[in-house]
Amino acid sequence: MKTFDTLFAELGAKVEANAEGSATVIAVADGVHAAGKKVVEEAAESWMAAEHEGADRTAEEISQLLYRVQVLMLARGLSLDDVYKYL
Ligand SMILES: N=c1c2ncn([C@@H]3O[C@H](COP(=O)(O)OP(=O)(O)OP(=O)(O)O)[C@@H](O)[C@H]3O)c2ncn1[C@@H]1O[C@H](COP(=O)(O)O)[C@@H](O)[C@H]1O
Repeated sequence: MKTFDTLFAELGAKVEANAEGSATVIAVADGVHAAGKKVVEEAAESWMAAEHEGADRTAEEISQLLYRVQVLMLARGLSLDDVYKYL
């Protein structure tokens, strides 16, 4: 099963290699503005799912939110340590 850290390593490697067929490579290339909008969109969907849908749908939306946060980090050039130092 993927974790936040292993997913970030996977996505970072794909971006570094400019991997063909990777949605992440395209999303990162789209830039910070587009990545940020997706974070807000998935955050709202996570909130709505938590209030109005089941636990599994909520977990699925939150997984997409975590993915979009990682895309934003990559688009902004941030590492896990850059973020974790504030936890
Ligand atoms: N976890 C994700 C992930 N979550 C979402 N997405 C992308 O987000 C798209 C859906 O975004 P939308 O905004 O269209 O979603 P939506 O319509 O709001 O969908 P709902 O929220 O309503 O369900 C999907 O088609 C994927 O391209 C993801 N793309 C990739 N990953 C992970 O990243 C890895 C690498 O992916 P690639 O870069 O594509 O190789 C994959 O193996 C996955 O583990």
